[in-house]
This record gives sequence, C-alpha cells and structure tokens, in this order.
Amino acid sequence: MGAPLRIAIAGLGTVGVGTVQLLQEHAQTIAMRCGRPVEVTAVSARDRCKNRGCDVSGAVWYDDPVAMAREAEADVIVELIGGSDGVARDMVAAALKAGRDVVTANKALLAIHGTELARAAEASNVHLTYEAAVAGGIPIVKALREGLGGNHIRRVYGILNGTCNYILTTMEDTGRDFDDVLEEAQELGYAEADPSFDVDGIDTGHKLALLTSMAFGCPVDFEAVSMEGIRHVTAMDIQHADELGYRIKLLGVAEETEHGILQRVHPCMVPKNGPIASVEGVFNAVVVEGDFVGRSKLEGRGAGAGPTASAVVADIMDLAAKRGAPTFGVPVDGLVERPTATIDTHVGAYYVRLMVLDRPGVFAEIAAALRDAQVSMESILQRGHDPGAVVTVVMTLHSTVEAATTRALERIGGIDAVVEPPCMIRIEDL
Ligand SMILES: NC(=O)C1=CN([C@@H]2O[C@H](COP(=O)(O)OP(=O)(O)OC[C@H]3O[C@@H](n4cnc5c(N)ncnc54)[C@H](O)[C@@H]3O)[C@@H](O)[C@H]2O)C=CC1
Ligand SMILES: N[C@@H](CC=O)C(=O)O
Ligand code: NA
Repeated sequence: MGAPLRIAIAGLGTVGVGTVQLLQEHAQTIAMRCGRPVEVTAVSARDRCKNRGCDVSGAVWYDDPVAMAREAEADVIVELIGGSDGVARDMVAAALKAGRDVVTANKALLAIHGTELARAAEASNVHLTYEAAVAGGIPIVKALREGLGGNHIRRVYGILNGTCNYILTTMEDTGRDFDDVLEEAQELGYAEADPSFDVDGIDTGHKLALLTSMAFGCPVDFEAVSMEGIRHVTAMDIQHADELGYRIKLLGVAEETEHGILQRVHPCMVPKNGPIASVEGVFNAVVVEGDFVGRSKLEGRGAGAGPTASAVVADIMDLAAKRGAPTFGVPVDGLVERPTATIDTHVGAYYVRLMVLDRPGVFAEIAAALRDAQVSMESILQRGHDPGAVVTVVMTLHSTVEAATTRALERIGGIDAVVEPPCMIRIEDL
C-alpha cells in the first residue's frame, strides 16, 4: 500500500458532506482500488460549529479556504463552495499556483474561467478535474476525454440540469405548481445557491460550454451559448405536448452546423417514445454522436449529495492512482477556435401557444404573418369558443430557419387580439 493521498476540502454543504461520507464509508475499497488510502487532512467551510452529520474532527480546520489551498498539508485541494468568482476562483488559482492538483464540482467557475485555470494547471504541471461539474454522477467528462477520444464528434446533447428535469416531470405527473416543486428540489439539495441559474438555463449553459470544449477541442466559450429557461412553460403546455405525442425537457445541444458550432439551451418537445423523453426526475442523460461510435447515451442522477460525491471521489481516485488528462482533453495551446453559429440559424419545427381574443379574423392575421415570413404552418387549433373572451390557440410549424419563425412571432405578438407574448417551444426529433 502506497503513502496516503492527502486531501483538503473547501465547502461542507450538500456535496462536501456527501464526499466526506463516501470517502469514510468506502475507505477500504478506495484504498484497494487506488493502491493507497485517501485521507482528509484539512477542511474549510463558513460555520465551524455546525452539525453536518459527518465527522471531520481529524482534519485541520481553516476559516479561510484560500489560505488552506496555499498552506494545508495536502496533495489535492477539493473546491466544493461554488460561484464563478470570489473565494472559489481565488482558492483554485492559489492551489494551482502552489502546485496542487484540484478537484472541483464548480461548472460556473470553469465555464467562465476554465481556459485560464487550465493554463495555470499546465504551468504548474498539475491536474484540474471536474467530473462532478457536468451531469453530476454520470461519468461524461471521463467518457468524452478518454472513452470516446478517438471519435470526431458531431453533436453532444442532453438533459443536464436535475432541478429542471425534476420540476418538469413532477409538474407533469402531479399537476403541482412550478414554485412548489422548485422548493422541493431545493430541499433535496438539487438546486444551485441561486436557483435562477437552474430554471433560467444558465447552469445547463455552463455545463454545455464544458461539453463543447471537450467534444470539439475548442476553448470554452460560455458567451456563445444561447440560453432560455423553463419559467414560461405552463401546465397547459405540458398538457398540449402530451396530446401532440411529446414531453417537454430542458435540453443543452452543441452541434457542428454549416455556420459553425451552435450551442443552445432551451425547453424542447421530444417524442414520447424517444430516448430523451423517458429520462425522469433528477436524472440527466447525455448523448454523444461520434463518427465511429455512432450514438452513445449515458444516463444517471445529475444532482444531489450521493451522485455528485460519486463523481468527486472518482476524480480523487484518478489522482491517487496517477491517472490524468489535460483539463479539456488537449493542452490549452492545442485547443482550436471554431466559428460560432447563433440560434437564429437553427432549423427546426416549433410549437406555439397564443392567448387571443376570440373574434373573427384573428386566424387570418396570424396566417398572414406566417406567410410573409415564409413560415409554413402544420396545424392550428383553437381551444374553446367564447366570443370576446381570451382563448388558447395552439399551432405547430413545419421545419423553418429560426430567424423566420422569430420574425413571424414578433408580428403575431403585435396583433391587437393577441394578449400575451407568444409562447414558443422547439420540437426536436431526439
Ligand atoms: N448540489 C448538487 O447537486 C450539485 C452541486 N454542484 C456544485 O457543487 C458546489 C457545491 O454545491 P452544494 O454543495 O450544493 O452547495 P452548498 O451551498 O450546499 O455548500 C456550499 C458550502 O460552501 C461553504 N462556503 C460558502 N462560502 C464559503 C467561504 N467564503 N468560505 C468557506 N466556505 C464557504 C458553505 O459553508 C457550504 O458548506 C457548487 O459549485 C455546485 O454548483 C455540482 C453538481 C451537483
Ligand atoms: N443544480 C444542478 C446541480 C448539479 O449540477 C442541477 O440541478 O443539475
Ligand atoms: Na459527471
């Protein structure tokens, strides 16, 4: 048995406590598989006196995680605090500068400062690993960097946020309200410190930016991700989707297109019998399409203490066993800038829900707007009939370039009788 791998953990919340518990519960198995034990020698969190249900009394306590990253007697620094700037960024930078390997679950940090931090890791000849940061317990970082490394990847997509998938499937199954289900996801430890990151698609965007870099060998470009969340999806849309043969999922999609790499996050209607629709609750799924492997799908829990700790510990074990890869699959100087495509070049079909005053002539105005924008309608249905009152109109549109759909919907939104901005959800054959 080799010398212990000493680790210092900053952040003892949902993921930090889960990680300590896993390391303690499976200490023997981990030591056997790595050829050396893993010891937690230092910890840092906000409140030293808090009872967390895990024993860290054998570790040195630091009030300041940055000092811990610099000074602790540790080989690996584990950052489980969160946030793209402030203390998380400072402590990761300090650890890398001090020549220590870093494990983090922080996708916000890497999506924004990933290239700079990967460069710092290379300069110190250490590793920066982040399996927990993308799709929680699913080993997608390892799969992309290693298992699928020989492929030319054309598209990577999936359900990357456990909170949103939990909200959408619970709303669908129980008819409960958005806010009520979000609160439950927070209690279960799924949501980000600021849950708007989850429900506005930002967390999915962070993860997608990391997947894109690994899949396409380009620098992380979070700014290029088009993001839309699930706040505007109503119980009515979920019901309509069901009637049309779809389920609604928040997807992140990164794909090679004729205009460049398109990174997009938005709710989608996917066929009920397809491989994405069946992914429920806190589960995530990531699909990778490679030229030699074809389509490969990984599914598992995307959030919560246990699954996330599983991924953090996998990274720690790789470091203990001296297995490592460049942060984004190739050294930073080998990452190649690619042209980026914008969402208005996306081509696809659409579901549109309109709230309109029930009066003659409205359909003609809608049809004219679609005609002038060269958008072809597949179906239109008015739900209910109540002259002078507001009724729901549901349309599906044939495959069209998004710029045209946007143009048509802007005009439709301006029609007097249309009383709310149109709700548009993309339809994908995934
Ligand atoms: N909860 C989840 O399911 C998942 C979370 N993550 C990521 O893991 C990280 C941690 O998330 P959670 O454990 O859920 O958060 P949390 O809010 O439960 O825990 C954060 C911890 O950081 C500590 N902390 C905050 N500011 C600090 C400071 N200035 N100095 C020292 N300690 C400080 C807090 O005391 C707390 O112990 C985040 O980056 C999150 O995005 C990633 C995958 C899944
Ligand atoms: N808030 C995130 C946590 C994991 O990354 C999610 O819900 O997926
Ligand atoms: Na993962």
